[in-house]
Amino acid sequence: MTKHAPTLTAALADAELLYSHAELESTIAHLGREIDAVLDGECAVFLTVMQGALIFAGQLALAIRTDLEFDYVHATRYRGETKGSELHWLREPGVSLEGRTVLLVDDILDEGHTLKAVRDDCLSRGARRVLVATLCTKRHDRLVEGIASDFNGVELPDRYVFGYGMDYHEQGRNLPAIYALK
Ligand SMILES: O=P(O)(O)OC[C@H]1O[C@H](OP(=O)(O)OP(=O)(O)O)[C@H](O)[C@@H]1O
Ligand code: HPA
Repeated sequence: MTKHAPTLTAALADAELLYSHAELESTIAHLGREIDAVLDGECAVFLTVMQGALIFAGQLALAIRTDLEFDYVHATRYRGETKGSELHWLREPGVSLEGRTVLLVDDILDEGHTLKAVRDDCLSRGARRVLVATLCTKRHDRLVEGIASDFNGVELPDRYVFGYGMDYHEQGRNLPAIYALK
């Protein structure tokens, strides 16, 4: 939790439940079937963007029947705040992406800076194609050009959200639902 951050209890008391655990589980199961159809038997590199994607990635991987090779990157631009800034790379991919299909997995497509940078990095490492899977996408007109999710679970209003991997000042990542600040 960042210094002087408001508490999770206070945030929850003034938050709206957007998607329940049950809704998200069934959404993720459906995403798994869509991804299987597109992979068509090809073993992709399942590249999780830590840390927010941790919970979604675990559930999504179990919903995909096609064999996968796991790897992860750690890139962050919010760093416990509710507004993003410059992207910091804390871990680059560990396996070779040359000629591979990469399934890039993240919790949220918000302004798109993070996924665009990670996707471009995968392509510069020789990935044959990069498919993007997100649990949620925020609706607003600030999305950077040239990035979109190929497999998205749910849509969000233009408000700060937390839970299901996403943090409120580094709190609340393990809440089993998605909440929005009012
Ligand atoms: O579309 P954008 O506006 O770039 O925002 C999306 C990114 O922001 C969050 O990461 P964050 O930087 O908060 O790091 P975290 O995953 O450790 O929470 C989230 O996990 C995405 O990776
Ligand atoms: O609304 C958000 N909540 C949590 N993490 C985020 N990263 C980008 N946008 C958000």
